[in-house]
Amino acid sequence: MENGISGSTHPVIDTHNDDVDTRDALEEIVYALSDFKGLGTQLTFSQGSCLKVLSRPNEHWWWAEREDGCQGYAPVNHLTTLTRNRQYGQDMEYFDSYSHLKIHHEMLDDKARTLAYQTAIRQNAHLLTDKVILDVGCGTGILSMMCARYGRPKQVYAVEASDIAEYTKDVIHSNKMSDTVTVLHSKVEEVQLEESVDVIISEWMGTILLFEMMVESVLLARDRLLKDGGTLWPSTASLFLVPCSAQKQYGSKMEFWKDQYGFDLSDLIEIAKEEFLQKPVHNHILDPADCLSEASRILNIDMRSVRREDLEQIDLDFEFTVQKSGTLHGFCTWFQVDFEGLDQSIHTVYLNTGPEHELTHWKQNLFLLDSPLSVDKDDVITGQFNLHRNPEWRRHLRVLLRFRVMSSSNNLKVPDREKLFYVWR
Ligand SMILES: N=C(N)NCC[C@H]1O[C@@H](n2cnc3c(N)ncnc32)[C@H](O)[C@@H]1O
Repeated sequence: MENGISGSTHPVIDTHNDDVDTRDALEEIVYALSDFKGLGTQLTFSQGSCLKVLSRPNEHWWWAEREDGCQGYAPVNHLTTLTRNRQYGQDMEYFDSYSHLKIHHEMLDDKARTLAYQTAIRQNAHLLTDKVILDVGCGTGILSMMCARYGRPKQVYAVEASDIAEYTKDVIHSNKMSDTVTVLHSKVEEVQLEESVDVIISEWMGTILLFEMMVESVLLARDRLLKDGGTLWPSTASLFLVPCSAQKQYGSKMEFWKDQYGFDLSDLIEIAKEEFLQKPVHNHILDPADCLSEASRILNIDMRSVRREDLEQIDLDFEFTVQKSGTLHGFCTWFQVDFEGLDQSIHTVYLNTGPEHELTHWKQNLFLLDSPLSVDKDDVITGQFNLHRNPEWRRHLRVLLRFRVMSSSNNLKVPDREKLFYVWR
């Protein structure tokens, strides 16, 4: 575990060949997606800073100039042409989606989710005495109220950027918790607290764990507001992957066109692939019997040490040994988050959204292949599951799935397949 992230990620920044130089006439203003500490001829800059691109020697490094005139090589995967205004506009659209009750009803109604947080809070309640707690994205305030009810914290800051916060203030008041819980209607990035906090609690997980990229806001809060040695709940987050059959889902979207009321509409299958298979099925309920192998934990994020820039591009390897012959229609993902105890004596609480656990509102995510293929017991499926943050739509991800199938006697059965998925842009 090098920097809080493990899976088989590749170094983000490779060495740069200085003598390659294709000067571009076009100078362009770009913005830094995250901090970067440059070495040698590399440029150091902070998140949000504005850089002028002077030339583009290669696809990984551009020669750029900071606003103070300093020049150097900047890593392209840290840059975006997305203007601050457009970032603001995307945020407003995002927070507006949380100002309605429907999504909060769904989250509260998810017993496995909400009780996992309650269990973590209750098991550690005696150690929350006099602590200062920050709830990032408190929504209706449920986690903040649990902290105040079961622990005896000095103060809970319940931060919520959407307009639901105005109603949450009433909820806190009606539950007689205003002396402990303070609702701050603000993005956590902009909140100023008179004190640093002992515990950050947040329910930030999205589809494929990372969609919405709210985790970035939690990490910013960690870096700015959490005391050294403070606690993050969840403490770690993992992503699981498994090759699977999905005959019903694939059939309903693809084979469907072969015979409709006695007519052959299979000419439409190609556009059906474009329309139905470019994005994962986000609400799939995976039958464990459809798994063709043991699932693999392909990503583990340690929330204490992971850096925001580590989450821009996460390249993960996988290898599966097929346990039963069948049709490989695609791959499924789900996640697990862990709540470590505030001291060694307290058991870790787990919330796992996988097919062997109580169903949650996240369900599982099914990445369907355009053309399913047969696999046999003991075949080996190896490949990469690359999660890349969309540089323009900052809460969205792209998943590049690559794999090949080798027979048990190490012969190449299926050469490299590659498919790009959008979550959701
Ligand atoms: N996938 C999830 N769990 N989403 C929950 C997101 C909740 O946190 C709120 N939220 C997300 N990001 C932020 C932020 N940076 N600052 C404050 N609240 C936030 C959002 O309005 C919603 O109520």
